[in-house]
Amino acid sequence: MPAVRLADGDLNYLLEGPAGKPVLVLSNSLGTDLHMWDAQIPAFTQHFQVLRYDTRGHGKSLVSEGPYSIAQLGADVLALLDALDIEKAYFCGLSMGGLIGQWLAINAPARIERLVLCNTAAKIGAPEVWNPRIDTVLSGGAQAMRDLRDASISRWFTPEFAEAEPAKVEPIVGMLAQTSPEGYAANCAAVRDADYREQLGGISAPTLIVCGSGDPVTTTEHGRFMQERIAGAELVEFQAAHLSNVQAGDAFSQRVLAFLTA
Ligand SMILES: O=C(O)CCC(=O)CC(=O)O
Repeated sequence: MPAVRLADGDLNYLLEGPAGKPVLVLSNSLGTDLHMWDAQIPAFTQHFQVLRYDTRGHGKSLVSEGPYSIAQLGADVLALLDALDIEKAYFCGLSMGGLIGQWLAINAPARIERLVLCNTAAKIGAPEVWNPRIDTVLSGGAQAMRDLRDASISRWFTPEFAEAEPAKVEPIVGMLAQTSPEGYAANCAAVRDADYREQLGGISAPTLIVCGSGDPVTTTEHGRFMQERIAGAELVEFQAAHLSNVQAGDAFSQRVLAFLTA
């Protein structure tokens, strides 16, 4: 797979779809990798050149020393765009990817054409959630990553979906098991420390907020909080838990495309 060389290692990416189309960047959630978007690629590449990448600490990208910050992960996206000579892109990120999207839209507005913030919030969780998780994976290593499985499934998918669709659920939880404990912990710290509640009003890119009615992590309330502060933002809710792009599948893809191509 191709990679761009950052100052401290390689960032893994995939660029798919017809050259010359506008570029859509896809940014993964915590504990997954660029393949979390597999279901969207056939639809998205009909309209966009899709640039998906493994966030630092995930997949085949570098695992540098943590803790990370969302600003650092946003700077990685800018470095990726610069390396590929992409001036401006559409951006869709889920959860942690949505925090990265908020940072980019606030700090590099000239680079973001339209923004899709999926299953995310201006602030996700509290230190009491993140610090024990960080300690557990750093002390327990790969086994601790495997032990996250059941709790993660219960946040990521509704029970009915997890029961009925193992072929869609297993590849995603497989990504979690493969994630570096150090990378995961470093990214947990980035999510823990991010707080854009006071800065959302600075987002000027047309924005779509995607929520899941069964998302216990980043709720529709969190989505409405963002919608009230981002001028003109649209909001859509799917019957899904945290990973709404996987659970809602084609309905997710079509709604996001309708917004991006409007
Ligand atoms: O999904 C993310 O990017 C962060 C939020 C979270 O807690 C994810 C999870 O349920 O493990």
